[in-house]
Amino acid sequence: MTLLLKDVTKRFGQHTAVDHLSLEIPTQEMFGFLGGNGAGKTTTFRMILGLLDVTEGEISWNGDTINYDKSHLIGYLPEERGLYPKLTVKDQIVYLGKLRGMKKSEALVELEAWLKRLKVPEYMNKKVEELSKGNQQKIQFISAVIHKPELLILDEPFSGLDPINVELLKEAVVDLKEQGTSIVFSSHQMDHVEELCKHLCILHKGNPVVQGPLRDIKQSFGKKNLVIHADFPLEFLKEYPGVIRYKKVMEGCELQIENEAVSQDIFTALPGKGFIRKFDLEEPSLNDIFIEKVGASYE
Ligand SMILES: Nc1ncnc2c1ncn2[C@@H]1O[C@H](COP(=O)(O)OP(=O)(O)OP(=O)(O)O)[C@@H](O)[C@H]1O
Repeated sequence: MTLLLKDVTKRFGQHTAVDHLSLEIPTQEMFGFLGGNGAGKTTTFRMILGLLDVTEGEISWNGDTINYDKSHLIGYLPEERGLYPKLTVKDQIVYLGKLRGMKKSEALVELEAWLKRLKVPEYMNKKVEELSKGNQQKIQFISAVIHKPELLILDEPFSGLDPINVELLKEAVVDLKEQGTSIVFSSHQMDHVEELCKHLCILHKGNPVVQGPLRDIKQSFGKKNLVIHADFPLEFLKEYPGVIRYKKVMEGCELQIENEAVSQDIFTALPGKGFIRKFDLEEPSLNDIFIEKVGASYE
């Protein structure tokens, strides 16, 4: 079951929001869809869901085009949460479940299990307007997964949640993936994507600027991070050949270096200066990669 986007373009009048985007989203995986504000993520999601027509290109799920008949196969957590404030959790989730082909009894069993799992069983008969924003989001998440979709699209699923609820939701999402759901999610929090996704795409002005397995993306970036903790001044490394960025931290410094070889040079330059507690070569973070690929053109 693959989600395939082939040369997809969306124009709003003169403005191109998504520009010849091709993606193959692997099955039963979690795929990270990243990009700055206005990059085109939500527009892409809406096209995948059939809520917006593509201007050019094709989108298919499992070899078939996606349309309203397939809505029971897809779950969507939109960026703008949209529950009915005056309805109870039970009434609206059961209603939404029925719209996607579930029996009332079936939807109720699922809802009960999800409320328990997300540690809010007492909300079954509460009106949505009585819940906090974060708890409303959990209910909205349940509305996206109640019918056990094959494909789940989550637009910023963790925004506005406290750390405990982020973990709860992450675990739920990982379990869904393990049960065979294909998941695409967007986030501005790179650490979440790093933790959850094997594959990702960074979109910039509607174009994919980085795409592929996270491990390959990190390796091909070339630059590395070097963390040094020492009891002597390290400021001389600011000007050291191959050092791109120097950041002072409490116990030493964190450097961005051009490549691995620079760490060898630095390693040979340190002995005799004092005690070194830590000398650690690290992969670049996704944050570093995002800032470099997208950040420069923000100014
Ligand atoms: N209905 C619309 N009419 C006109 N322009 C639109 C419409 N929807 C989106 N756009 C434009 O398309 C571009 C992409 O918007 P989109 O909402 O897809 O970005 P995004 O990546 O989801 O951003 P964010 O992270 O801020 O949510 C933006 O420039 C936006 O102004």
